[in-house]
Amino acid sequence: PSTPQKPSASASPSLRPLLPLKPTHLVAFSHRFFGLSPVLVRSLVMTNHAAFAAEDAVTAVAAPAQPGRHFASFPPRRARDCRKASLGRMDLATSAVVMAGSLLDSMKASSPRHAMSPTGADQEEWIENHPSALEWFEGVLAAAEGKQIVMFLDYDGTLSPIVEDPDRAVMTEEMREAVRGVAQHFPTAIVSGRCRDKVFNFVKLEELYYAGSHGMDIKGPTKVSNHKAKADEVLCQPATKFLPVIQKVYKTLTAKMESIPGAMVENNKFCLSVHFRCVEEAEWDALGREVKAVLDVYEDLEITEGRKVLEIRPTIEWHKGKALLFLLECLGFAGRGDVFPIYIGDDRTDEDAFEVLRNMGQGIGILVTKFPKETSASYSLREPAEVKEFLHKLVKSNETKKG
Ligand SMILES: O=P(O)(O)OC[C@H]1O[C@H](O[C@H]2O[C@H](CO)[C@@H](O)[C@H](O)[C@H]2O)[C@H](O)[C@@H](O)[C@@H]1O
Repeated sequence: PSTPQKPSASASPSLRPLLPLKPTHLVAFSHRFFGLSPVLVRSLVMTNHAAFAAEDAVTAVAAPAQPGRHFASFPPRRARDCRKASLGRMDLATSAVVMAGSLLDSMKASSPRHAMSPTGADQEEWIENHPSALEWFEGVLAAAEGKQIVMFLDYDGTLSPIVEDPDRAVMTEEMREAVRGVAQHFPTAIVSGRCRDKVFNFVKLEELYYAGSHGMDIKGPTKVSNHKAKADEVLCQPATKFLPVIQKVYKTLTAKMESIPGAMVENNKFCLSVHFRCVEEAEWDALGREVKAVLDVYEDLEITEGRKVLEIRPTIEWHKGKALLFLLECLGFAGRGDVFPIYIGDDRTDEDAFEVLRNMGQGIGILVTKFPKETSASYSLREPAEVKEFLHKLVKSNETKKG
């Protein structure tokens, strides 16, 4: 499998002395001289996951793809009814689903005011387990060799820095160019908790797939130049029946939050975000209780948490990981061994996608974080600027390969 596996307890200590070597050297050396899979080498030097909480800080393209190179060979299939696949409750990494009675704890755990100051050794161990996708770039490339890369990008905290006002989370022109470039080489999708229209208005690239509302609203590219997808086609909306209730709860929550300074409810169409980034920590408990009290009477809705936000969404078995699988199927890659999905995200909701990739044993998940966090991703990047660099490198290496 191309996704790094957790090493056996006995494997890692014996290989630890090799670590002073640059990871890229070790991977390239083992690949070239011993024919070892780069991912296998990586997995051998890994140790167990470390669990941490992390600080959540606010921070103030190439030639067109050759026809038939990517999309044309794998034309998206017709929109299918994804509702059937979404029956039942959420599964996988939705440990973020808030359990009764522990809402404040969950809010604090996912949104700590201060870093838990991991020791140097903890930090080092975490990085061994989730090395930088930039530093290990050659290893990533080697694992993807001969396979079709499909790129999945989260928006907030991945393509744009985290800011206080969600409406101002704009993306830089340089980042847009990086995403445009990558989309010219590989099928690319934005997977966001935002409503699809809003995230499109931030990204403004018509050639991408967009999965808004945590994957509950998926649409194909609006500009179709190099593949057979029908332009502007909505591909999947598994939660349409919940729209009326979501909109009702939006109104109720908006009214309730007026009494809590700094609180804000964002309407993401098939889900809602209750933001508490600008709320005094002393008020978090009251906010959590209000939200929970409203949600208590709606069996069909549940609360999950993200970065200083409570997400309200339908209790269907659908999330960013399911959206990833759905898009792979649309692109004609379902069940194929020659596809290499790369998913980059920073949030707990992205864990569903990391988990799916880990279970598939194909592709890689990259967590964007400056601090150790519990995650199913196999690699890390520190911030959106590094995401941009990684995208540029991918484009450059593909251009070099094509000559
Ligand atoms: O899946 P994503 O694209 O990462 O969206 C997740 C949530 O992101 C946004 O909230 C986060 O970013 C805001 C702007 O930087 C920040 O103010 C907030 O505290 C973060 O939680 C977005 O506003 C939410 O609707 C998304 O669900």
